[in-house]
Amino acid sequence: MDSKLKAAILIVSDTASQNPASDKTADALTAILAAEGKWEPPTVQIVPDNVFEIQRAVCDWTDASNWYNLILLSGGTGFAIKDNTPEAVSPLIQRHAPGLVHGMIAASLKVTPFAMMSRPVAGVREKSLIITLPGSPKGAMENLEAVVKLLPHACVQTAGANSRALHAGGMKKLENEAGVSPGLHDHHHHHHHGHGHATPRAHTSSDRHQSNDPAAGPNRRYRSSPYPMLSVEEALRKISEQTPEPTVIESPVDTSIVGSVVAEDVYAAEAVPAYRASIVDGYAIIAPDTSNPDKNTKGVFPVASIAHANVGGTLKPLESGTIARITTGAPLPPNANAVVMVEDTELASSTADGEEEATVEILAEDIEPGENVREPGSDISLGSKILSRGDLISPVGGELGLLAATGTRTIKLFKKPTVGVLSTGDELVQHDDPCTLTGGQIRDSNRPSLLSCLSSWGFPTVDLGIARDTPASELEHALRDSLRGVGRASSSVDVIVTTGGVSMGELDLLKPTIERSLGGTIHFGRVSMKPGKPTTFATVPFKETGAATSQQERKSKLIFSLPGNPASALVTLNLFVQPSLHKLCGLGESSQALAQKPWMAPQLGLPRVAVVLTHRFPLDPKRTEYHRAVVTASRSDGRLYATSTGIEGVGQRSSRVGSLATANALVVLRPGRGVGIKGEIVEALMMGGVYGSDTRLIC
Ligand SMILES: Nc1nc2c(c(=O)[nH]1)N[C@H]1C(S)=C(S)[C@@H](COP(=O)(O)OP(=O)(O)OC[C@H]3O[C@@H](n4cnc5c(N)ncnc54)[C@H](O)[C@@H]3O)O[C@H]1N2
Ligand code: MOO
Ligand SMILES: [Mg+2]
Repeated sequence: MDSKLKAAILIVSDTASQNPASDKTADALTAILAAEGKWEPPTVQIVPDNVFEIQRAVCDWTDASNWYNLILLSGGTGFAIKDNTPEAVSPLIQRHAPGLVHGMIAASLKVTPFAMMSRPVAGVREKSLIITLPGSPKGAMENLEAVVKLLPHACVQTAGANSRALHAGGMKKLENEAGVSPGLHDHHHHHHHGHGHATPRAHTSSDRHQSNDPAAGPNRRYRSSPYPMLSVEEALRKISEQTPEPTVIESPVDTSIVGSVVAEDVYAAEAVPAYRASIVDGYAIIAPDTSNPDKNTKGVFPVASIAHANVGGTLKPLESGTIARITTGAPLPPNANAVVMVEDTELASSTADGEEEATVEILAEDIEPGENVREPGSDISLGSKILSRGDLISPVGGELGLLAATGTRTIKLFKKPTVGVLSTGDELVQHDDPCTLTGGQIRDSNRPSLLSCLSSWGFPTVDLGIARDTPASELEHALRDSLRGVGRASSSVDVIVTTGGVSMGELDLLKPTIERSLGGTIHFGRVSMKPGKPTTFATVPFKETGAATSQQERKSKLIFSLPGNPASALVTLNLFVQPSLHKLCGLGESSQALAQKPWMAPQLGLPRVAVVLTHRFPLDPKRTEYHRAVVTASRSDGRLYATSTGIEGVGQRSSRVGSLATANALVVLRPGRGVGIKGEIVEALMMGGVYGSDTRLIC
């Protein structure tokens, strides 16, 4: 071996991740490797007992171009609930190395029976050998010492060296060094084949995952879905429970904040108007007090000054018996207390040059003090509450107007979640690829339609492209990269929406990938609805890189894995993803003011309305159907009418994305009630604005 081998050590410990100085194991393991003289000084990293973070570190060290020959993990291999290192590492291992595991346990057992309380795993991922060790320095050292002599050889083989050459040369030496009997090695082709019963179950009871093991053949896969069938309401409840609380950000006040929800009450930093302003174009006057017996304002007055809306500097005070010409919005000169509209005046005389007004006659006799004057702060008083937590900055412009008028430069808002959209499937072709489709190829219609729908709701989106089903690791890498904002993801996403691969086929890999490779939790994998039965919702633990490692800083990211069928994907995006995004962007945080006006409090998800069916709607007998329809408001009776986008033949088939073209509503048809008959009133969920009876969109 000319050059030295590269090793990395991952310390898995909540304590050490808070206080790196408390870790003694990394130094102990480094010393053992150093004594061998075959290793470069190892790279050391510390992570908490968190499946996703363990997996991220291991994948960084195995999958990148800068990979390590050996990855040692220490900690999290015991029986405590938080010990999940084997669970994190096992799914990443492509070829297991039970011999190393046996060797380590056997060696430790000579020292203590507690060796039985360790659950080590070892094996190969890509070109790296991964071994988990106990967390205590003593236990970790014992285990590593038991196998350390073998590791250079094992790593060289793992990295792809010609094994025969190695066996011929260095093997004897290694065996002697390791104290292993050469005889053992001679028998290494003598496999123990196990019992070989092909059980119909895909899983043993010790398997904590619900999903199929992708490594199990078709004969070992589930023949009926292991996921309980949830009602739509139960599914929505789980989504709401798992959706994290919204995050607060501070943002500059500009048009980009439209569609955001206010996170903190906003108070006016400036009064509007800031000065006494005229409401009309006319003449500022000194109107007599109403108690004054001679309060007639009629008469001819000299025009002493001119006040325009944009004048700077100080205005000359108005002297008694004079008036000042003034424009709408302009500040009144001091002493003036009312404005007469120009329409209520007449020119009495001009200046000598004939260019200007010299005197003006006021025709109105009853102008009162304060008339046509906006007092300072009378529109918005200084320090008054202009927006409340929970208010939506609407595209109508009122809220942005208040902020702008008061010179509010930044505002605390709830961050809008960024949504990544990933299509999955070997059959998919980019929609605008000029190629001619061959075999089972289809155009990827889900990505453009989902991205457009999400953008129309005002959420930032990231196009994550297409992940192939084969090799299976492509999906895993695509999801991992998307969560971290690297590779195909231009920025990190809060929510991932995938389509395809969630049903019962052998290439339906979403569920196993989320559970087994990302350490995620699937909260549901089937919903009693049509379309959208295999809709899957999961969370994966995640910590932003660079953030402190306390538990509170760790957030879940959400994965909605929607069915591949295009109509199913769009319907479930509307039904399940939208309410979660609404909660994430703060729409659930309705202000106290709104709570007192429940009709104004924003509801999460699609608005619900009652509609009259214009014809017979066929019904699925078992699952609630979300029938795509056009809802129109009648001018004559004020009611909403629903017409299907297609009831004949395949009209509502899940593969028919056209069932959503022109649709603005999902008519909810609950099972067990027979067909929907003409004239019946049912519930509909509005996806878009209602059409007027003259087919113009009216809201
Ligand atoms: N044995 C069973 N088979 C199926 C069941 C079941 O319960 N048992 N459920 C059916 C239902 S319901 C649906 S919905 C689909 C869901 O399928 P998957 O989510 O697994 O999706 P795929 O198998 O990948 O694809 C299904 C279909 O959709 C097309 N597709 C996929 N992605 C796209 C895309 N981006 N753009 C356009 N079309 C796409 C794909 O080519 C397939 O035709 O499973 C049923 N099977
Ligand atoms: O439930 Mo699937 O979405 O009908 O075709
Ligand atoms: Mg499928």
